[in-house]
Amino acid sequence: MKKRVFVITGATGTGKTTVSDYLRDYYHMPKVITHTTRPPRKGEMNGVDYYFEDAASFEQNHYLEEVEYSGYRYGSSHEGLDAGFEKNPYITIVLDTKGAITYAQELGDEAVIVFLTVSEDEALIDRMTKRGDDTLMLQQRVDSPEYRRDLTLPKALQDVAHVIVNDDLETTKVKIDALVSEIIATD
Ligand SMILES: Nc1ncnc2c1ncn2[C@@H]1O[C@H](COP(=O)(O)OP(=O)(O)OP(=O)(O)O)[C@@H](O)[C@H]1O
Ligand SMILES: Nc1nc2c(ncn2[C@@H]2O[C@H](COP(=O)(O)O)[C@@H](O)[C@H]2O)c(=O)[nH]1
Repeated sequence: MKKRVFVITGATGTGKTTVSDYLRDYYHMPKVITHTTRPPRKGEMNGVDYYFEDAASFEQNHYLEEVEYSGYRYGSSHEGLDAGFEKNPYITIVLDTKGAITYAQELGDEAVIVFLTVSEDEALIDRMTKRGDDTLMLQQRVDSPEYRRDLTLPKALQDVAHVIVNDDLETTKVKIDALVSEIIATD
């Protein structure tokens, strides 16, 4: 079976983590835990949601790619990918669009890029508020160039990304099921 990493990308609040968790829980795809200098949100756990780092410890890892997003650093390590592939040929990871472009360039069709979007951008603020995001952090994020950038499918991903409008989670799961079946059929 061919190795595949399902890269879930899109703007904050579009449901990337929710979809990645679905792939993990329903299809048993290990989820690659990435590293960040952002402080944990309420309920987030080190080693589960992220490896939470400080400026010095962030430097200790070997990254396939790393980015700055809304004032914090994020990176996905080679070790994290290798650990996932040791468990299963299909794994999943959540990245911003800059990271997704790097994965598409570095891994070719081993990376299955899924770009999530919504019909109305305002729904994203509502979702982040309901998720319990800190008000100041939310405002900082919405004002960031990365947030605005990730609302639109980047040109570099136009020919490779599977675009899913995640307005309704059940409909999204059906589309994800169809995509996984399509990939399995080709491997
Ligand atoms: N289709 C949907 N309809 C309504 N709420 C949704 C839908 N999909 C996900 N959510 C909810 O929206 C919130 C944001 O989802 P999630 O955390 O998965 O987004 P994300 O893209 O990973 O965000 P971030 O990039 O900020 O980590 C969560 O509370 C999640 O339960
Ligand atoms: N390119 C990368 N993007 C990453 C990585 N880990 C997470 N992310 C993305 O960053 C933003 C912000 O995440 P949040 O948890 O603070 O809301 C979001 O788009 C994530 O998908 C990574 O290692 N590389």
